[in-house]
Amino acid sequence: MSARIAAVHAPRSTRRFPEVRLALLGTGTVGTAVLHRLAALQDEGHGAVLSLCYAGNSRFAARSADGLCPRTMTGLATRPVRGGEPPGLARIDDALCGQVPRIVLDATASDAVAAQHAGWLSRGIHVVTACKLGQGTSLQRWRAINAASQSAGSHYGDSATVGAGLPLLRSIRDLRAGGDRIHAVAGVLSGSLAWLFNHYDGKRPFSGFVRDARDAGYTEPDPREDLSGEDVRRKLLILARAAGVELEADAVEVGSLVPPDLAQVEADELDTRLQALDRPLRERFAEAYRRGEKLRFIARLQDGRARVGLESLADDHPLCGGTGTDNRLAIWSDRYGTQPLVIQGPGAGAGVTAAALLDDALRIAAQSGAISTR
Ligand SMILES: NC(=O)C1=CN([C@@H]2O[C@H](COP(=O)(O)OP(=O)(O)OC[C@H]3O[C@@H](n4cnc5c(N)ncnc54)[C@H](OP(=O)(O)O)[C@@H]3O)[C@@H](O)[C@H]2O)C=CC1
Ligand SMILES: N[C@@H](CC=O)C(=O)O
Repeated sequence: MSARIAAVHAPRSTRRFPEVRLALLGTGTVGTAVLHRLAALQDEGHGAVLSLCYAGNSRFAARSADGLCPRTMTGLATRPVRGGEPPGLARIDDALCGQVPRIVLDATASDAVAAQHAGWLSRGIHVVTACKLGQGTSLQRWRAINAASQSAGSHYGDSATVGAGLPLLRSIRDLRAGGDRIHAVAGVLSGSLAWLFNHYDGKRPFSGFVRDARDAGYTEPDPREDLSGEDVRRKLLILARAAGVELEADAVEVGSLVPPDLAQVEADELDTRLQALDRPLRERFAEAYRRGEKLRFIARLQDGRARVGLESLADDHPLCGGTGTDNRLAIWSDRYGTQPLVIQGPGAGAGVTAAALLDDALRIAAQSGAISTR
């Protein structure tokens, strides 16, 4: 083995067989946290079965059939690594070769990557994703993912897509598996918007809080995805479809917080134009404050009707609870007909999201028999 290649390899002592081969796409906020957590899991033996065979972003990549060192791969965020190669989605299948369980871990916000999910699944490669563009956009793509997964017997790990790993999708699926119908869901599904409305005091400019939420890693790469309600729309579509309500993407009514002028601005100009948010939000806040109410960005699904938007709720309203980035979802079903099941907890942030992704990967490893569940 050459010294050039050895620099990116995982230490041999951390690798065990049978292995599960991983390809990580995205080395941004979430992807970097995945690499740190994977390294820690490998160190403590718990994740030793997970062998990182490909890591890449839109500029740089590296691969090794023997396993890459996750800590070294964090360097890809800023530069190529020794022994690296140009990125390429077409290379993923090659990088994951072999008769072992194979997983693509999508930590991008890329539509081009999401468009590959069904193809990987159909070729027997499991997909674990934080990106909502697979299941949360067109119904056709959602159906293709489900069909591919069923026909090839491959798994689609989506815990990170809604609630950043909170057991929201899992609870809905478990209720349905137990014979319940889902009657309605309502709640806060955006960690960044939860954080913003938990901190905004109507005095300091709203735009300053948006910068803070972005810098803390809670927003989408472009915070307008959150502020426009698009991110929440995708999450509600994913939940609704899991609940058996197969909505088309345009069936969700969306109340955007982004003024039309700000929606048109190029991404590199956004920061200097964010103050366009300040006056409208100050007015909405003052109106709610006068009534003794709080602003919350709420997603609702009932009787096949779905909507997301800012609501002014009484201080003691059940959906007002929570702090920080907390998501809070109420689920009504046959058994929870009057009092809903309520699930609450942190719904954004690199740490919880990376943990959710690797939990899904380890679950797939266990289902594939690569690790013992005892
Ligand atoms: N932040 C959070 O709390 C949560 C985020 N998520 C989701 O996680 C995903 C990632 O978010 P975040 O880490 O904040 O985003 P970042 O913008 O920080 O990182 C995105 C990464 O994706 C890479 N990328 C883009 N296109 C491609 C491509 N075609 N092939 C390979 N890599 C590509 C980027 O490459 P480059 O560096 O070259 O630009 C970058 O490394 C998003 O889908 C988001 O919705 C989900 C739950 C919570
Ligand atoms: N931008 C998202 C991150 C998690 O999905 C949010 O704010 O909830």
